[in-house]
Amino acid sequence: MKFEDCRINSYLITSQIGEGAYGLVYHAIDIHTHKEYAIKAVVQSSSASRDVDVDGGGTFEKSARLQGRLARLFKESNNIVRLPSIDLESIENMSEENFRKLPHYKEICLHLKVHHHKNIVTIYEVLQSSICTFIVMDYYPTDLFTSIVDNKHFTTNGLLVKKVFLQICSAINYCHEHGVYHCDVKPENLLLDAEDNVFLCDFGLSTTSTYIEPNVCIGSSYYMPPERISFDSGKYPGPKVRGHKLKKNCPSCNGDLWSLGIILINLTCIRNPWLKADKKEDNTFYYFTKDVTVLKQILPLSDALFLLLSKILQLDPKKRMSLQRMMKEVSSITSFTNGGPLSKVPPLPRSIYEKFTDPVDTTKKNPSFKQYTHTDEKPFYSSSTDEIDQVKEQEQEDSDSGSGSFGTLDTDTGFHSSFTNTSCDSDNDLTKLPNKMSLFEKKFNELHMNASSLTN
Ligand SMILES: Nc1ncnc2c1ncn2[C@@H]1O[C@H](COP(=O)(O)OP(=O)(O)OP(=O)(O)O)[C@@H](O)[C@H]1O
Repeated sequence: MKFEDCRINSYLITSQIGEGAYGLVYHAIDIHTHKEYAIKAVVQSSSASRDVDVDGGGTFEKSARLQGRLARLFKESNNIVRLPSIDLESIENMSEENFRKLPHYKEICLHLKVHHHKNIVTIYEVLQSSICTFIVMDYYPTDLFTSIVDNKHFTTNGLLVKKVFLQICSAINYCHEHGVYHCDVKPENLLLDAEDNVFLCDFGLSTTSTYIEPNVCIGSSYYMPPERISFDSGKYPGPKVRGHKLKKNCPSCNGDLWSLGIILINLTCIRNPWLKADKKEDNTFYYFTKDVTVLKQILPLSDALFLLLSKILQLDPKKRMSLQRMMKEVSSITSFTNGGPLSKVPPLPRSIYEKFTDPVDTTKKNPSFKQYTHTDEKPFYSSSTDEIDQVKEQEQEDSDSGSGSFGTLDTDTGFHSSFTNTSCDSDNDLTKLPNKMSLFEKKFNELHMNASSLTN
């Protein structure tokens, strides 16, 4: 359905760019500034909580219903809908009690708590209509899924893999520091600008609960940690094994760490290791739980990346490598794959590592957190080529001075040792959300690229 010449305040809708379980995303242009925006229309669910499928129906049906309602709204107002803008601070300060009445505001509230980070999509305005809420955000032309699978953008450039992965980690780390756990980290929810900077979006499944409910499937199956699917309660005996104690073994933040491990595989191997981290339903995952070296048989991993992944993809959520450690290890790794262009990658100099992981855009003259006035211009980003050139220059300087690359840069800060030592040679209430399958699944099934054939 097209909304030609339809406007919401000064935003002219040009096309639909996304469709999900709870909303539709449109591309729009501000008729005054000509700046591009993405506008997500989130369905207003009036009762209970967002996880309860109040209206029933599948994603397609819901989207069609929302589109129909929007079409009526535009028709009734001669194509120009004028809507009030909701004060962002008041949304950010909403309580659980508020969310019970307005569940769809939770996504916006949690997103607002962290959108100051340079790698998280900025929200500019929230507009309220009688049928849905519109979130006005920065627009980005592509997503990480398209970039990895369709454009094969990362197959030859290890530094780009590092840059993108570290930016994602930095965004997730910032969320965790602010008590927000994304719970749906996947390539479709990571957008890219023209300079290969990443932007995290879609906080629809995020939570502030420190522990997730085990054995509750939410998110995309490829990226879902095993404890979401079938947590081995036998390993955690005790009288309250099905209750509080079991839950306490599943920190929400560690679920995101698992998803990051799968994304690292996507970036380096253009594959997914399994369809679902479920021993009963997925043979590859079953074999992985028996013998972690299966990863090396099904994916072209270097020894270093295998070792790193085996520390991230720990079945026991509490044993997973910390995000900080993961970032440092990826920064210092010198090989992603056992052959091809990613078999040799330079370690990052500290300055570049800091640039990638800084929450603030340090390429600006006066770095500060992003500002959110309506007229803001797009921030300036240095191109990835600049960064890559800097790494090459640094490597040249290091070899000229006869020093080992990264470790020699900052011996006095302690940063040095943590980097070089880790170089690896060798009350979440979203319980009833549908188990959303990633686009990856569709695509990989089409291309017969998934690794499950190993076990057939
Ligand atoms: N700011 C943006 N710029 C460009 N495209 C966007 C933006 N936000 C979302 N999209 C596109 O719209 C799609 C759906 O958006 P989003 O994931 O926020 O909606 P959703 O209803 O929660 O989807 P899902 O149910 O798949 O998680 C994204 O995968 C992306 O392709």
